[in-house]
Amino acid sequence: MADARIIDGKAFAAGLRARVADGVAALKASHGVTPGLAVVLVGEDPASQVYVRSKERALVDLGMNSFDHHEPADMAESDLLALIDRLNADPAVHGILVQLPLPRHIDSQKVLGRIVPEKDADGFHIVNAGLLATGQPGAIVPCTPLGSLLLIRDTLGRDLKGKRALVLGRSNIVGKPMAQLLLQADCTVTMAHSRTADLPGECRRADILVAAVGRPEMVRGDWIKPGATVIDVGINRVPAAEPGKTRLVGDVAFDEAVKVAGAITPVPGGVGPMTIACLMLNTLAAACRAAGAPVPEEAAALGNAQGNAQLNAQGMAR
Ligand SMILES: NC(=O)C1=CN([C@@H]2O[C@H](COP(=O)(O)OP(=O)(O)OC[C@H]3O[C@@H](n4cnc5c(N)ncnc54)[C@H](OP(=O)(O)O)[C@@H]3O)[C@@H](O)[C@H]2O)C=CC1
Ligand SMILES: Nc1nc(=O)c2c([nH]1)NC[C@@H]1CN(c3ccc(C(=O)N[C@@H](CCC(=O)O)C(=O)O)cc3)C=[N+]21
Ligand SMILES: [Mg+2]
Repeated sequence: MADARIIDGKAFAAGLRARVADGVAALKASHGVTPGLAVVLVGEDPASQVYVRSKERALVDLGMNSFDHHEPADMAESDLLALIDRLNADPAVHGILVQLPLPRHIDSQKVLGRIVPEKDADGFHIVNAGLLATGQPGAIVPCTPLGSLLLIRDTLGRDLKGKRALVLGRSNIVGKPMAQLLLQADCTVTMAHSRTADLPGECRRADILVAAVGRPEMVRGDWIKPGATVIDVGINRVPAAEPGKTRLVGDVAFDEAVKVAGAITPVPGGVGPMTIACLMLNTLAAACRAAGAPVPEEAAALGNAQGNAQLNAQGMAR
C-alpha cells in the first residue's frame, strides 16, 4: 500500500490565520473593535515561554491586541485571582488564557473557574465544557480538539457519520472535548486510557484515531487500521541522536504508522499550529460576541449538536 497522505497542519493553520485576520479587519471596520487576548504566564518554565511567545506573535500578526502578564513562579494564588478579576472587567480584553501547567501551590481549577466563561479563550471553563457536552450553542471549544476536528474534516470531508473514532487519552483539555466533537459529528466514539484492556485491538478498529497521551511514539504501526486517519496530538521532547540536543516526537511512531494509515499528521507541523490558529479564532469569536457582531461560523457551529457539526459552506472552514 502507498504511504499515507501527510496532513499539513502548518499550511492549514496558515490559511485559517489568514481568514481570522480578515475577520479581525472586518470587525475593526464595522464596530471599531480590536480583539484582544490576555496571556497569563506564571513562572519561567522554558517550554511554556516558547508557547506563550508564539501565541503573542500570532496575535500581533493578525492585527489583534496581546496583553502579556508574565508573573513570578511564587505569585500568591490570591494575587492571580485578583489579576483574573481585573482582566474580566477590562473591556479591551476579549479573551483570557492562563498558561498551564501552573505552579503546584496554585489550584488550576479555581483559577480557570474564575475567568468569566465569555472570555475563556481556551474553552476550559466548566460552563463551556457543559455547553459543549450538552450540544448547546455558544460553547467556546478547546483549541486543540477544534483544530484536530478541522484537520479531520479537511481529510475526510464534512460527513463523518458512522465512522468509528478512537480517542486515546481522557484529559479535560484534549481527550474529552475531542470525543464530544466527534460524537456530535455522528461518529461512534470510543475513549481509551491507561486502564483500557487491549489498547492495540481497540485502536485497530478505528477509522479515525486521535492520540493524546503524552507517551512518545506509543502507538505502533500495527495498532493502526489500514487506511485510517491518524491525528497525533502528542508533543514530546526526547533526546536527539546528537548528544545534548532534543527533538519533538508525537504519541504515534510516525515512520511505522505512515506505511499503514491513509492520512496522518506529523509532529511538528500537525496539530500544534492548529491549536494556535484556533486560539486566534476563539479570541475573534469572543470579541464578535462582545461587540454584537456575527460570529465566524468556524467557531460558532462546531460545538452545537443542533446544527451543527455542519458548517456553512460559505463559512471560514474549507
Ligand atoms: N498539539 C497541541 O497543541 C497540544 C498537545 N498536547 C500534548 O498532548 C498530549 C496529551 O496531553 P494532555 O491531554 O494534556 O495529557 P494528560 O497527561 O492530561 O492526559 C493523558 C491521558 O493519556 C492517558 N494515558 C497515559 N498513559 C497511558 C498509557 N500508557 N496507555 C493509555 N493511556 C494512557 C491518561 O490516562 P488516565 O486518565 O487513565 O491517567 C490520560 O487520560 C501531551 O503529549 C501534550 O504535550 C497537549 C495540549 C495541546
Ligand atoms: N492554557 C493553555 N492552553 C493551551 O493551549 C496550552 C497550555 N495551556 N499549555 C501547554 C499546551 C501545549 N500547547 C501547544 C500549542 C502549540 C504547539 C505548537 O505549535 N507546536 C509546534 C512545534 C513547536 C516547537 O517546535 O516546540 C508544532 O507542533 O508544529 C504545541 C503545544 C498548548 N497548550
Ligand atoms: Mg488548547
